[in-house]
Formats: sequence, C-alpha cells, structure tokens
Amino acid sequence: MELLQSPTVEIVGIAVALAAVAAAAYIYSNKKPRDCLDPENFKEFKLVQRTQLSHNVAKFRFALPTPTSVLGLPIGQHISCRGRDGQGEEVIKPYTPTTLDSDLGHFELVIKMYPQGRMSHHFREMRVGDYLAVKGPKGRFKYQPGQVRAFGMLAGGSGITPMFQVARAILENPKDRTKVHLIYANVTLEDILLKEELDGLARDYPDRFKVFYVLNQVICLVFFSIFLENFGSPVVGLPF
Ligand SMILES: Cc1cc2nc3c(=O)[nH]c(=O)nc-3n(C[C@H](O)[C@H](O)[C@H](O)COP(=O)(O)OP(=O)(O)OC[C@H]3O[C@@H](n4cnc5c(N)ncnc54)[C@H](O)[C@@H]3O)c2cc1C
Repeated sequence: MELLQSPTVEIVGIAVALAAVAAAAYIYSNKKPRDCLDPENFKEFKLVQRTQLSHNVAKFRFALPTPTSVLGLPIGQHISCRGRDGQGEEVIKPYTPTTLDSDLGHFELVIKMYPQGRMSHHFREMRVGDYLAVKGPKGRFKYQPGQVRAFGMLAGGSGITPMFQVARAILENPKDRTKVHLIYANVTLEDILLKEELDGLARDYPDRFKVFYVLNQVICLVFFSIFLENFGSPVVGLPF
C-alpha cells in the first residue's frame, strides 16, 4: 500500500502509461491499410452502385471490407473477374479499375458491354447487392515514378482504362514530373469512355497531360486539328 502511494511510483506509472499510448498511436498511424486482393483465390466484392454512362457502358462501384480498405493493385496491373455467360458457363476476363489505392473503401470498373460478349452478359445482368468474384493483381508491367521522362499512350475503346489508371497515378503524384501524351481512338463521339475525367486531367495538369481524341467518322478533321495544335500552321496539300 505504501509503495502505491509513493509519488515516485505514481510518476513512473503515468510515464509508462503515456509511453504506451504514444507507442499505440505511432503503430496505428504507420499501419498500412490491408490489401484486399488474393493472387491465388477469387474473392467476392459487393456491387454497391451502378451508373449507366451510355447505352452500352456502365460504371460499377464495389465495396471493400471496411471504409479504409484499399484494393492493393500496383499501378499498371489489372484484375481477373469471373462471371457466367448467357449459357450459364463460367467466363474469366481481365479488367482495369479506374480507381487507385488512394480511393479508400471501394473500387470502380468502367465496362463496355458488347451485345454478344460473354462477360458483357454477366455485367449487364449485375444488380446492386450482387457479388463479383475477383482475383489479382495480374500483369507484368508495374509503374515506378520517374521510370521514364514522358509516356506516349495509344488507346482504342475500352483499352483506355489501363492508360487512365497509369495517367491518373502519375499526375496525382506531386513528386512525379513525368509527362503523358495520349491519343485515344473511337468510332463516334458517344463511344469515348471517361471523357469528362480525361478532360479534367487535361485542365488540372496542362503542362504534363495532353489528350487527343481520334474518331473514325471525322478522322481527317481531328488529324487536321492535331496538326494545327502541334505545328501551328495550316496543312497544305493533304489529300482531303
Ligand atoms: C488488361 C486488360 C484490361 C481491360 N480492362 C477493361 C475495362 O476496364 N473495361 C472494359 O470494358 N474492358 C476491358 N478489357 C476488355 C475485357 O477484358 C473483355 O475483353 C471485354 O469486356 C469483352 O469481353 P466479353 O467476354 O464480353 O466479350 P467476348 O465474348 O470475348 O466477345 C468479344 C467481341 O466479340 C463479339 N462476339 C462475341 N461472340 C460473338 C459472336 N458469336 N458473333 C459475333 N461477334 C461476337 C462481341 O460482341 C465482342 O465485340 C480489358 C482487357 C485487358 C486485356
């Protein structure tokens, strides 16, 4: 009893308690959020939001286990998604999320659904509350900041999603000074995926990001404007 009441013991006790609190706070603040992907096994993620972007394109948002969880996908890599086609047969296809690990608690896929596409059928049928089986990360390419001075990217249709993922990661990293030039081809204006987001990047990072849209139906006009923008003078003698 006497010992417990001694002021020296009390001070030591308080110091020990404070040190424990400080250590806990340090460990908590340095704890890396747990990755949710498993490269060997499919894991199920719940569809929490589905937004139709055009007649055949939709954005799917899937919840991660907690609001602070991260998917854990290295920049430049993709995931495998498993579903069932119109005949009920299993189908597995690769997709690149448009979200990064800086987006906590969820990940998003922008999917173009083809009328006869097998996995397209699965996504077309998915409703909020359904689960998607996902495995990953997959792929050999992993982006490291400063890897190159500038990226020249060429994408068509839904091939934009890997480019968007890498471009976003580069541009949103204030320590990365890499430049990105993207030529993005589609059939019509309505087919351009993520246009608002790409235009947003071009607006926010004018010195580091340039996007050029190429359309089948107005291809000459677009090449003409690309030429004007880059060389500053009208093109003479082109065959159109
Ligand atoms: C690394 C990577 C990332 C990708 N990321 C994305 C992404 O983020 N978003 C995205 O939308 N796509 C992405 N893709 C493409 C995706 O993997 C699929 O290829 C796409 O969704 C089509 O798959 P599907 O099973 O629906 O079509 P499939 O069944 O493979 O059909 C492909 C095409 O053939 C046509 N077709 C199929 N059957 C017939 C038939 N009997 N007769 C005539 N035509 C037919 C379909 O209409 C379609 O045009 C990515 C691909 C890769 C390699």
